[in-house]
Amino acid sequence: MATRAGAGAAVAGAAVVAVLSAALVLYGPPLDAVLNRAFPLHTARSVTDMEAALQLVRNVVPPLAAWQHKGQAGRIGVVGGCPEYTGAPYFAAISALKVGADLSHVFSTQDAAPVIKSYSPELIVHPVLDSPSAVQDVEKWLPRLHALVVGPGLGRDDALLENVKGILEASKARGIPIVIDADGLWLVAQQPALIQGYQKAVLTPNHMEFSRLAEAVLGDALDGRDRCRAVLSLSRALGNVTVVQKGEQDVISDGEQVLTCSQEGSSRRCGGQGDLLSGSLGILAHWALLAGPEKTNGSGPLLVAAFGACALTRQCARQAFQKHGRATTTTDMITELGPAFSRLFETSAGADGGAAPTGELRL
Ligand SMILES: NC(=O)C1=CN([C@@H]2O[C@H](COP(=O)(O)OP(=O)(O)OC[C@H]3O[C@@H](n4cnc5c(N)ncnc54)[C@H](OP(=O)(O)O)[C@@H]3O)[C@@H](O)[C@H]2O)[C@@H](O)CC1
Ligand SMILES: Nc1ncnc2c1ncn2[C@@H]1O[C@H](COP(=O)(O)OP(=O)(O)OP(=O)(O)O)[C@@H](O)[C@H]1O
Ligand SMILES: [Mg+2]
Repeated sequence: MATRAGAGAAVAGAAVVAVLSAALVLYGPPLDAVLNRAFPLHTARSVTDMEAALQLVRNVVPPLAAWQHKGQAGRIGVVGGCPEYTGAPYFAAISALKVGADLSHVFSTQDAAPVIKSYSPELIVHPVLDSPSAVQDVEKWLPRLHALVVGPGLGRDDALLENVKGILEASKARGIPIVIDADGLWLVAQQPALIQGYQKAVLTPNHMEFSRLAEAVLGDALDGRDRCRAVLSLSRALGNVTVVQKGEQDVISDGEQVLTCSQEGSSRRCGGQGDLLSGSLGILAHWALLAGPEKTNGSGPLLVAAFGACALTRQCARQAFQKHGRATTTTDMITELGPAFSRLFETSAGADGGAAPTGELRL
């Protein structure tokens, strides 16, 4: 597989990936067989594989065209923001805008709303999340939203989480793509049935959040296990919900394929980088689903969107760190979203200096 993909063109490599993946689904071999027999796990994949994955992301990015009206490039909603955490929903919502969404809404608690508004005039902020009519208040916006990002800065207040449960149910009923992060993952770990089998959901756990989810769903935190196996297992157990395990490398699976992203990032671990990722993924998920599987060469659109968000976040981290070093914060990374996006997805990779993106593509 590595040899064939490495020898072929980028798109041909992706096609091989898709075909093998389809075969695996058809015959439904056990997880170990998928990872060991077909794809030796510790074989580094070629840059061609990484480039193939980036090319699939490029394929789903809509062109900027004069005929488009406001809203067509995407309207995203972020559900989060409570008195303790106002930065996280801001980071997620502004990232969605800067990746290319036309409108970005935040549904937060009443107290948090004016604070979030004060960070940016570009966000539309609804102070509804702790209202008794929260579900209806958000539901009336759902027909106008293309994707939801649930969890950044949500907190763990029971009444708030109950409202979010209602919002998740209403969004699922409408078939809206949902990225679940941070405290949204806390809620899913309490009630995995909320998201079980909903294949338009993407979960973006960090190390701790992944352990909690695995414990809740599989009865085993899977700590110290091979990460590709662990992420594939969790995705399958959730009924092919896409899972992105963030870390030194990001591991992504939709239960059929496993991608790893090791795009160079930075060693700064300041808070908020995951929020940037989940907001970016909100808009990329919409674009990928809109583009459809023919544009992603048979790979799952959400798998491709997640790979794009991971590569983008890490590229932002790298560029920001080059300028600010140890002082780098998530705000500096957000400033890099435009240039990083251009570099990865709008120009040929590696054309403007710096190393070509590196990473691995695995099934
Ligand atoms: N500016 C803002 O408003 C921001 C707000 N945010 C918001 O905060 C809320 C809570 O989110 P969260 O991520 O802090 O919660 P949670 O999952 O309990 O993790 C905390 C615990 O996990 C551990 N830990 C974490 N990573 C680990 C690793 N790689 N490897 C090992 N351990 C690891 C770590 O353990 P420790 O190091 O303390 O022992 C820590 O105790 C949520 O709403 C989020 O959106 C953030 O988005 C940031 C910006
Ligand atoms: N050890 C690491 N080396 C390089 N990049 C990393 C490392 N750990 C995480 N990242 C990157 O940082 C980004 C955020 O991941 P992280 O695990 O910090 O999320 P998080 O804890 O949810 O962040 P947040 O503070 O927003 O809640 C991801 O793009 C991930 O690839
Ligand atoms: Mg987080």
